[in-house]
Amino acid sequence: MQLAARPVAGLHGELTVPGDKSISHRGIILGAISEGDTVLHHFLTAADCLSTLTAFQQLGVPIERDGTTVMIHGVGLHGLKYPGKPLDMGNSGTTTRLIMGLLAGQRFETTLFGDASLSNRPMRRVSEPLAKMGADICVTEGHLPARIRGHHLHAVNYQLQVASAQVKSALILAAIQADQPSTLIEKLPTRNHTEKMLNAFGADIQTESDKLTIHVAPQPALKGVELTVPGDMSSAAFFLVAATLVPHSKVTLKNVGINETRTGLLKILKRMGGNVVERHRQDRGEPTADLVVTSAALKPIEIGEADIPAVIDELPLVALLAAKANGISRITGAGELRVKETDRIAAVVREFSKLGIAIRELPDGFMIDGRQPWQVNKPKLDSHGDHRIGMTLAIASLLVDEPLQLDGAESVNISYPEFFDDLASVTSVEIDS
Ligand SMILES: O=C(O)C1=C[C@@H](OP(=O)(O)O)[C@@H](O)[C@H](O)C1
Ligand SMILES: C=C(OP(=O)(O)O)C(=O)O
Repeated sequence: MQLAARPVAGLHGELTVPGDKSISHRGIILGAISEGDTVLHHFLTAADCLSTLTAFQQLGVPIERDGTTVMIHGVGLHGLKYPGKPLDMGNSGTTTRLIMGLLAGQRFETTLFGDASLSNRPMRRVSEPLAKMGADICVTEGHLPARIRGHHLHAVNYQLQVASAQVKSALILAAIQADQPSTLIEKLPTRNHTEKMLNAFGADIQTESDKLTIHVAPQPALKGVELTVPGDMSSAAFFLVAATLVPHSKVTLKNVGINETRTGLLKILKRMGGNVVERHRQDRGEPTADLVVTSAALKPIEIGEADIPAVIDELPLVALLAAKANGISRITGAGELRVKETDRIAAVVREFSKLGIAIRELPDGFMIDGRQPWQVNKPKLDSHGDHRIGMTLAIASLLVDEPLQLDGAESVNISYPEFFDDLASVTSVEIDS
């Protein structure tokens, strides 16, 4: 597709971004294994979350959807049924890994498969720790397809080997089915939606003040809830970065989730000299706020391993910020980017180089000199089939004068189907001079 041209008058307006992807997945999963009904408002109706929704329908859970409102008639922790055929995880790592943890403790056998990208992503990080709890999971050379034979699970005291909320969540969903309380210790704090939401559904998950040690009590019965999914910080991020970088911009993003395990980009923007003001903060359940962003000149930044989990999905955008900062930025400790929907380090370096950005690939990140003027040498960009790469490139196109093409633009459907409409709505506003 043809990408939007540089908006001379900047970006303007107000947007409500779609619901949070992580919370939407978990809402379906926890609703399905609860007793009673769960209602999710502002559910993310993107391909990844629909993979979760469909998988649970196949596991025998009645689920109705009307636009972005979803009603789940929970069947309880022991009410899931043998699905009769392999479950399609689509492109979604979150669906796959969380379901593995849950189905490890059920009474039937399931097979999971996914698309080509998902079938390349590592699954032993989940199957191996689950095996310590007694799970019987057979992965194919470390990848999907996976066969899960439900088994009685025992408690575990386990130190996670990767900073991954997906692995942590898989273990928590297994641990609520175990015979005794379990303790999980993270390397670094990662998004804590599973812990917070499980407690809202009536479970007993305690996180120590170190934010790393998590105690999970076995939980025979959860109770359905009604909740509104906050706007996804990872989707809002595209507009936070676009309005920062395109001069004369001012955009308001309504009701964005600002859970501190997700706000790495806000902290990085602040350190770089960005301008984001939080308004109307709400602290019930998952905290939310309206974010008002205006254009700013940026300083370079150094970020390392400890900064990564809270900004993991926004790192391609951090690279874009760095490409307009007035110096050399270094992003390291981000090796996890190599095992996302695509190798996001290689994809960012390759595509940014087409725009003449001075970027160097590191084993676990990038080095970028934002002082070098961009010079488009190949106007045909490629999402590499990865939604976050595609959307980052669409934002980059707002910063160049030449018309650019994007191959694989449809990948945005994975997490943000309305992305191009929302982008058009803030780039085409007429401003009186
Ligand atoms: O738990 C989740 O909902 C997610 C965790 C992160 O993955 P990892 O846990 O593999 O880092 C993130 O990249 C993904 O988009 C969503
Ligand atoms: C990595 C992502 O998702 P998942 O792991 O669920 O495929 C993402 O949305 O950027």
